Amino acid sequence: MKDIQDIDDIELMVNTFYAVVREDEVLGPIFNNVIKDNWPLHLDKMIRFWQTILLQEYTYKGSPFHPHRKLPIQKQHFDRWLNHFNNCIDKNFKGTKADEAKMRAKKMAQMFQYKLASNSL
Ligand code: HEM
Repeated sequence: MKDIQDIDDIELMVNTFYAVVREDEVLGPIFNNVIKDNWPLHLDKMIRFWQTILLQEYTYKGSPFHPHRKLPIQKQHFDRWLNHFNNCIDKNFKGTKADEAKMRAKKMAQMFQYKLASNSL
């Protein structure tokens, strides 16, 4: 199994993950409620987000936390999100970038939960 190396790998990672998340009985409705039929736009944004983090190709500009501040999400949702994310990585990739992706996702999930709890923007 290979590591995450280029934009094709990022696309595979993001598309695989959100295909699972969209079908998840708990997380799916939360995403679909906001995104509705704008999935292509969301996927494109998430591909650029991970391209920026993992490949240092700076195609994402934005505020990652902002759209989450009013979502009905708590620890159990983030745990579920991370579980799917880690599974998708482990099924497709192995290596330092794959490890970094899992570590960064975990850190972001912790940061989002902290911000949600402290009610800050
Ligand atoms: C239960 C967990 C989560 C849920 C339900 C969730 C849901 C969402 C939703 C509904 C959007 C808005 C999409 C739109 O406006 O089109 C969004 C955007 C986004 N999410 Fe999440 N998310 C979760 C966790 C995470 C985590 C852990 C990360 C980071 C690794 C993340 C990164 C992002 C980014 C970067 C955006 C785009 C922000 C922008 O507009 O620039 N999300 N998410």
